[in-house]
Amino acid sequence: MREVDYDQVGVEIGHTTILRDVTVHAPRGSFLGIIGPNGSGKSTMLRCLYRALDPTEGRVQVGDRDITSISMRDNARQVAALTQRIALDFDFTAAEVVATGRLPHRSLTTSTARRDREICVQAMSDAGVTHLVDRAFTSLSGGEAQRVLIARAFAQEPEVLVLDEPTNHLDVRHQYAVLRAARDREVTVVAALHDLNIAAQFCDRLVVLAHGRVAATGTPREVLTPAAIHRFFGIGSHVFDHPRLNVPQVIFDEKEVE
Ligand SMILES: Nc1ncnc2c1ncn2[C@@H]1O[C@H](COP(=O)(O)OP(=O)(O)OP(=O)(O)O)[C@@H](O)[C@H]1O
Repeated sequence: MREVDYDQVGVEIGHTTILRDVTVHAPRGSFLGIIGPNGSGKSTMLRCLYRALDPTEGRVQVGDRDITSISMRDNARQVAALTQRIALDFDFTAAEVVATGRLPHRSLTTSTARRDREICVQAMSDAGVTHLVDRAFTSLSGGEAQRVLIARAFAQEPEVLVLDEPTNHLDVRHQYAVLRAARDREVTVVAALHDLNIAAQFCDRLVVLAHGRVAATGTPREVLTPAAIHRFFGIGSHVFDHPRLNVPQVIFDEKEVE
């Protein structure tokens, strides 16, 4: 696992500035949550890490290397992404989709097929999709498909796992199971999350994006205050301690305005 650094990252698309001066550090092995309202730049920030997009300003580093200085394939060996937009038109089975996670590691000279298979079996087990192996990917429910894609990201054995709204489509048990599986891996996680209570339970640190800029950073306890939640999300709230875990939990209240 490697650390991730955004250093004064800016993204301009057309004549629109989407991200500006984003400087963020995720220590190796940490779980960094990116939160913020719709359109604040979360996905764009993540796209710069899995190289769907290169910044127009600044740079993104994994370990001590600017990721634009290495090949896409080398970056795919170190960064796996679960993204919002995935087009799989071919009728792959779930197992075949997971196996595509091994492609960046395929060497032309040495056969690692057996090891690849073992890694995929473990990844499917970790994501709780072993029972879906032979199913056509296109026949899966939204939540099943999401978990298969998480297994594919696990199979990639990355140093850095990028999760863009990973709990989309998942029922509450699977939301927790998938994020726990991500946290328990030897990996640095950078995740865009809408659910503030999930963010508080799983993230070591949070970054709040607003209008493409870093508006706040800190531990969940530092960031998730009623005042901040109102400022960034425009809704009142009450923040309590989780009865067992030492983390804040939020109850929203439209009438409660700071
Ligand atoms: N290719 C593009 N061309 C023009 N505008 C774009 C492009 N990609 C993103 N944007 C705009 O940039 C802003 C940030 O988008 P982004 O998807 O990063 O936000 P987000 O915080 O992930 O939003 P959400 O919570 O709704 O998923 C939005 O206003 C979006 O419309």
